[in-house]
Order: sequence, then C-alpha cells, then structure tokens
Amino acid sequence: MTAAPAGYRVVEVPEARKAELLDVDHLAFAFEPDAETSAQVPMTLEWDRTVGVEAPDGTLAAVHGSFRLVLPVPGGAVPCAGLTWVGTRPDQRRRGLLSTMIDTHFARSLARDEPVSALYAAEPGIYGRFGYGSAATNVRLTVPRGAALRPVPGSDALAVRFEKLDADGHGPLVQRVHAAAGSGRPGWITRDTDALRRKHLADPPAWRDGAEPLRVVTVLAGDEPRGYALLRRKETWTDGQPAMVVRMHDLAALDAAAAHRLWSVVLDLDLTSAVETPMLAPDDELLQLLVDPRGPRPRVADNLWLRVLDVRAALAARRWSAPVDVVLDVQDARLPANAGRWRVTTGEPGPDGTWDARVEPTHEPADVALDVRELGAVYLGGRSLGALGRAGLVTELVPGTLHRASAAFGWPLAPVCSWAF
Ligand SMILES: CC(=O)SCCNC(=O)CCNC(=O)[C@H](O)C(C)(C)COP(=O)(O)OP(=O)(O)OC[C@H]1O[C@@H](n2cnc3c(N)ncnc32)[C@H](O)[C@@H]1OP(=O)(O)O
Repeated sequence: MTAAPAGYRVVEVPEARKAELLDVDHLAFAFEPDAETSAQVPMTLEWDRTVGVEAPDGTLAAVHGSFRLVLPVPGGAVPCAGLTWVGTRPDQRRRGLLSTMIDTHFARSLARDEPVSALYAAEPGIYGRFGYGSAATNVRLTVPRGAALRPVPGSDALAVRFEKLDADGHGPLVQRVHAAAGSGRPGWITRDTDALRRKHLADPPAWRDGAEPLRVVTVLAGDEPRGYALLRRKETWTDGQPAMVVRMHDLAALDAAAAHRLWSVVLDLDLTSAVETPMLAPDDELLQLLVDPRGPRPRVADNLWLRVLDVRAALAARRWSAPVDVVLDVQDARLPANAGRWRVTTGEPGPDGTWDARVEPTHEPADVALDVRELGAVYLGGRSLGALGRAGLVTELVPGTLHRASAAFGWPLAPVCSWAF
C-alpha cells in the first residue's frame, strides 16, 4: 500500500468540484475543449466513483475515475472497474500520486465486489508495475479502395442506407447492434450509461478535423438492421484526382453476410482512395475475408489491460476450453490476498463444449508459477500461457502442465474492446 506523500490526502471528488477536476485533466492530457465542444459532449464520469488527491494547499493534484462495467469473459461476464481519466498535474508528477490512487482504486473496486479492473493505457509503460497485463490486441488497417473480399452468401441481398447521423434516431440501433455483434467475444464491453452512449455519437465540429459530419451506413434485411458503420470523409484532391480517405469511427455486424455487405459498400465509395478502419479484433471478419491481407498494412497495438483483483472470484467467473487440474502459484506484491497457490479444477463440460471450474486455495505443490500481471494477460483467452512461458514470464514447475493449462485458458474468439474509455 502506497501512502500519500506527507501533507497530501485522498478525497472523493463530487460534482461540485467538476471545474477543478477538468483543470487537472486538461493540464495532464494537454487539451482544452472550446465551449461548443464542452456543450455537446456529455460528462461520462460517475461521481460516486471519482477520486482525487489533494495537495497540502487543498487543490486537486491528481484525479481518476472508474466506470461500472460488465466485462465479457470466456463463456460469461464479470463486474469490472474500468479505470479512466487518470491524470496528475504536470507540476505534481513522480511523487507517488498515481501509486496512491491505484491502491485506492483497488480497495474501492474490491469493496464493490468487482473482481477485475480494466483500462486503456495512454502509454503502455505505465500499468504493468501495478499488475495490469496486456490482455488483448487490436488491429488497424488502411484498406485500398476496391480491395477484393472473398464472397459470402446472402450479402448481395441486403439493402443499404447511407445517411447523416442523427444521434437520437440512430442511437438505439447502434446500441442494439453493437451489443449483439459482440456476443460471445471476450472483452466486448458495451456502453451502459446514457452519457457514454451520447458521447459515442457526439460530433462537435472540433472533432472533425475538416471532414464531414458523421455518416451512418446501415445494412438491412427487409426492415431489420443487421449492421452499421459510422464514418466520415474529408474532401481531398491530389493532382486533380479525388483521393478522399474514409475514416471509420465504428462498425458492427450481426453476421458474416452483413459484415461483407458493409465492407463492400464502404470500400467502394466514390471519390475515395482508401478506408482507415477503427480498432478491429485480430480475428475480425474483415481479416478473414480480404483476398490480400497484406496490402492494408496491418498495425497491431495493445487494447485492453486487465488487473485481476480477486483471483478466486475472477477465475470462477469464466469458462474453460479444455479440462484441466492445475495448481497456479500466483505472486501479487500489491494485493497479498491473491498471493499463493490456487488449484483450478474443471468439472463436467456444458452443452456448449466448455467447462466451469472450482478455484480453491491449496497447499499442494504448484505446477505453474506466475505474477498476477501474467494472469491478467491470459485471463480473457487472447494470450497463451505457453507463449509467456517461452518469454520467461511464466515458469513451468511440472513438465507438461503449461501446455494443458494454455489449452484450458485459450478461447476461440480473440478478445477486443471496440472503444477506448
Ligand atoms: C487508464 C488511463 O486513464 S490512462 C491515462 C494516464 N494519464 C496520462 O497519460 C496523462 C499524462 N500523465 C500523467 O498524468 C501522469 O504522468 C501519470 C498519471 C501517468 C503518472 O502519474 P504520477 O503521479 O507521476 O505517477 P507516480 O509518481 O505515482 O509514478 C508511479 C510509477 O510509475 C512510473 N510512471 C509514471 N508515469 C509513467 C509513464 N508515463 N511511463 C512509464 N512509467 C511511468 C513512475 O516512474 C513511477 O515508477 P516507480 O514506482 O518505479 O518509481
């Protein structure tokens, strides 16, 4: 537990201190929204989950918030504290305020029965030291106009609408299709507050970088929406040639035919030369359908970071891809209740061919030793214990156990969260 530096104290930040909180946020993140943008973009923080550190003079020196999220995990879902808005004033850096806030965040999350915390890292070097593991990756592509896709039956029969986004009118469709499209995919967090939903569809001019307002492409079977894409184009002419790049903000499709139809339309818009995709799962349908997956120059980056706060509750909340009986020796310097040996034993397979597991503390000898950071990295099924073992980050104490444990932890769909929070 990191005590606050002498004279500093951890405080709840009520809405009455919103202006002070925004000051810290703007100084830390180097931006200052204009009045029009502030008026159009809702405040997403939940005030009973917003905490700061006061300097000795009573001003806010650092802040953070936590979203109440439901995190899809392999075969289930778990309450999750989404760490967000972390910022320390530039003149208060490197005196331990983030470390103090992390300990507060862990204690408050556990008190709310949230066995895991997730975040998007502003810089990837920050959170590993606190036991967050990089648990998912995403891919971005720049797809040339007209890139060929392998055919999908039924795609051509779907109708398409191309409209200006109307946040009130399209909001329910976007929310519904987004949630259903991610069914079964670990990490696919939905926006569950009105403020998060409205922010997703906010479109102040300052966010457009000279491009058009947001457009929405809807794919329909009859009257039923099967997919949508939010995008904008920026008028560009190079040597008299049209060369607009389509910037996709978000997309979701309910099945392969809808995904194929959406991409077919977006990859063939007049006056454009390429499409910049939003963050995609590394196994997204587009990557399976592209005839030339190399031309779009895939760029891979870390997506969700995950911290297991309560080993037993977190491991019991997910399902397993193979039967396993393994003793994990977990190190956790920050949350000692997690440290020690945990036996994970699967029971009978369910009708979907996956297993649940009993998770018990044990004094039996361990098969695999790992830090809680690596446990977070493999928790969503997107990284392999075996690969972490090869990198020297996980230790196999009994030969053969890492292979079996890797198979059990793995999952057929790669984890991803489609939006940064
Ligand atoms: C989930 C999110 O919200 S991500 C957003 C994170 N926020 C930002 O990037 C905004 C700009 N940066 C900041 O506000 C601050 O520099 C913060 C929040 C990243 C760090 O705050 P500080 O109060 O300076 O952190 P603190 O002093 O507690 O440092 C703790 C440790 O993290 C390390 N650390 C802090 N920031 C970074 C960084 N950006 N990269 C690598 N290491 C870092 C420190 O060196 C220190 O290491 P040590 O324990 O080995 O001594």
